[in-house]
Amino acid sequence: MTARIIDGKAFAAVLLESVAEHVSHLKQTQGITPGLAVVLVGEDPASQVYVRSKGQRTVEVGMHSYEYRLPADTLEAELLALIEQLNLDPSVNGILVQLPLPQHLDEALVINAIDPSKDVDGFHISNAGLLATGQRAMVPCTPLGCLMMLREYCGNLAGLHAVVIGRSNIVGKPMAQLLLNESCTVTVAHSRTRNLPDFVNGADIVVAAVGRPLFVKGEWLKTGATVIDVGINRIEQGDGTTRLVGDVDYDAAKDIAGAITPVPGGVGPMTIACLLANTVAACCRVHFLPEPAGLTA
Ligand SMILES: NC(=O)C1=CN([C@@H]2O[C@H](COP(=O)(O)OP(=O)(O)OC[C@H]3O[C@@H](n4cnc5c(N)ncnc54)[C@H](OP(=O)(O)O)[C@@H]3O)[C@@H](O)[C@H]2O)C=CC1
Ligand SMILES: Nc1nc(=O)c2c([nH]1)NC[C@@H]1CN(c3ccc(C(=O)N[C@@H](CCC(=O)O)C(=O)O)cc3)C=[N+]21
Repeated sequence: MTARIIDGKAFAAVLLESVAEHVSHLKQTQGITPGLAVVLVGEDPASQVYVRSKGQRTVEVGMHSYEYRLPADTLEAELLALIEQLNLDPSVNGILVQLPLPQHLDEALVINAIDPSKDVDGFHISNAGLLATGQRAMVPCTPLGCLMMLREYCGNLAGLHAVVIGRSNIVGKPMAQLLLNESCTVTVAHSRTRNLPDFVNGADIVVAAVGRPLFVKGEWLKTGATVIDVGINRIEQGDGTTRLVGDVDYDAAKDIAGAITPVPGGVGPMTIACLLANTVAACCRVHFLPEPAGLTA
């Protein structure tokens, strides 16, 4: 069996096109241009790449992009003051604080300082609570992108057994909540899980969000399973260059899975598209305009 490749890049392009249409409609009918503020503290090179590509996409769909690059030794009070300023700024509809933050900053405190209606990452405790109780929430972009691709490839997800590997607040946990809301039977695995291959072998859907290159082996998978690889790992190659690989051993998995996301070109591009979709949705809500259908969960 050769798996269907779930082309996240193509999927994201369709979603971005739809976001761009909504942005243009908002401009023409309301004179409003949605704005996204991205805050980066410190010099982490990987984070800088993401922040740059987010900024580019934001401008491409016609939205305003505001970037704040703060030094690694920024005081918590300074960061909180910036967030407060962005909370109060009506031209800013979405606020993203790039994670991880430097050690001396309290991540939960900082995230929870964001106005929940501008929390386009969906990390604020009130959005997490809404999602956990099955209410309308701002949904974290990575799991949201994964869900959109799963719906497209699996159709109705009800009754399927999903194994989510990873329990972080930004990927694993919200992914599990979303799948539960779709009536999947959900297993959440983590570093203390025993017999992980046995769980994976029973799964119709596997979402790998571990942060370990090529961690999930092909032979663990059930034939025909749908595999979503969230991992982004940069590994050294023999010749001194680096390349991006996921958390799944793609070459082995593609012969067993029914469908699989590649890395790069899978979950990553969808994450950015969902971020911009969330920003348009946030903009519509704050102006009491009907929310664009099909753009978010
Ligand atoms: N494509 C995208 O848009 C995004 C990609 N990512 C990528 O996804 C991956 C995961 O990110 P994130 O959730 O933030 O990572 P975290 O490091 O926060 O979480 C990793 C999770 O994997 C679990 N884990 C670690 N080792 C094992 C193991 N041996 N067996 C089973 N579970 C294990 C951990 O368990 P425990 O809780 O017990 O420690 C933890 O729950 C990373 O590669 C990251 O770069 C992240 C965000 C967005
Ligand atoms: N507050 C916050 N929100 C985030 O959403 C967030 C974050 N912090 N911190 C870091 C992680 C990581 N993340 C990625 C987004 C897109 C790609 C992406 O587009 N990747 C491309 C490849 C990019 C490349 O070549 O390096 C791809 O997979 O095809 C990757 C990773 C968002 N994150």
